[in-house]
Amino acid sequence: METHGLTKAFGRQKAVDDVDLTVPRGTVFGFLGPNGSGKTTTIRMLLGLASASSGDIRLLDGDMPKDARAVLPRVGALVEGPAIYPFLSGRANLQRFDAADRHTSPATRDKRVDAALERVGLSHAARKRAHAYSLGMKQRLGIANALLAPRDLLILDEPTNGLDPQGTREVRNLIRSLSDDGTTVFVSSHLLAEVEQMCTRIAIMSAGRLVAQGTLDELRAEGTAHVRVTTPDHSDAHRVLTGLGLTPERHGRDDVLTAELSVPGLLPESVNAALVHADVRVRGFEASGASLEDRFVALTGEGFDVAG
Ligand SMILES: Nc1ncnc2c1ncn2[C@@H]1O[C@H](COP(=O)(O)OP(=O)(O)OP(=O)(O)O)[C@@H](O)[C@H]1O
Repeated sequence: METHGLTKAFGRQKAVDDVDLTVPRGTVFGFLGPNGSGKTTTIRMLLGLASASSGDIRLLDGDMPKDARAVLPRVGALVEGPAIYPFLSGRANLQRFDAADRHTSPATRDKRVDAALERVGLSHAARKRAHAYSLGMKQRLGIANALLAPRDLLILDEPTNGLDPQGTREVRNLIRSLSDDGTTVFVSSHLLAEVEQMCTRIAIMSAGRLVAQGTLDELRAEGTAHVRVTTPDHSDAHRVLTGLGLTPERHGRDDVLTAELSVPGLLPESVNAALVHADVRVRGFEASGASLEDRFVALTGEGFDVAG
C-alpha cells in the first residue's frame, strides 16, 4: 500500500497534509500519532470512505477509489469500533455482517462465520449475546468481521483503544498471529508502547503531517540523547548549558530546561558537574538516551501519550 501527496482539507484546516506512506507487503505497520493528528481521516480515505482533496492511493494492486470494487473485497477493516448488535449472539452478529456483504455466498456462511470466530478465539462464546462480551471480546468480534473473507490487507483503526491490559494483550496477540499468516496489517494507535510491541515498521503523524517513517531500528538510530534539568536558577543554568555548547530550551514549566546532547563526547555527568560547579541549585537531573519515546515526544510535541 502506498500514498503520494495524500491530502484532506476540511475548510481551511488540512486534517491530512501531503502524506507519503509506504507499507510493504507482509509487515505489521504501526500508524502512530496523538489524537486528532489525522490517522482516522487517512484510514477513511484509504478505504474509500472519504474522498481525498488531492493525492494518490495505491491499495494492493489497484488505485483508490477507482479500483475500489476490485480491491476492497481483499481488504478487511475495523474503523472506529465495530457496530455490534448487543442483543444478538456473537455468531448471529457475524452472520448479519456476512449477509450484508454482497460478495458472499449464503451457502458457505456458517463455515465462514465459524472459521472467523475460531480465528479470533471466540468459538467458546459464539452463542453468548454480544452485550455480555468484554470490550476485548467485542473488539475481537469486530476483527472477526474483518476476517470473514480471506484478506491480503487488514486496516485496523485503534483496535486496542479503551481495552484493559488483558483485552489489549488479546488483540495484540491476534494481530501478531494474523501477520504470521502472511496478511499485511496496518494498525493505528496513539500509544507508542503498543506499536513497539506489535509492529516492525511505523509512521508517525503529527498535526496532519507524516513526520517520520521507517523500521523501529531506523527511527531509534535517528534519535539523540537529551538532558533535563530542574532548577530554580533558570538563567544561570541556561548560561552554563550554553557555555557547554548546548541549546537549552524551557520545557513547559519555568524551572525545567532541556537540551539535546549535541556536542560530541559531552557526557551527561559532565553537564551536571558544570552546573554544580557554577552553584546552580540542581533539583532534578535526568539524562535520556536516544530512545524511541524521546524521539516521539520530540517529533509530536508535548501531550503525546506515550505510556498509556
Ligand atoms: N468531518 C470532519 N469535518 C471537519 N473536521 C474534521 C472532520 N473529521 C476530522 N476532522 C478534523 O481533522 C483532524 C484529524 O482528525 P482525525 O480523526 O483524522 O485524527 P486521528 O489522528 O484519527 O485522531 P483520533 O485518534 O482522535 O481519531 C482533527 O482536527 C479533526 O477535528
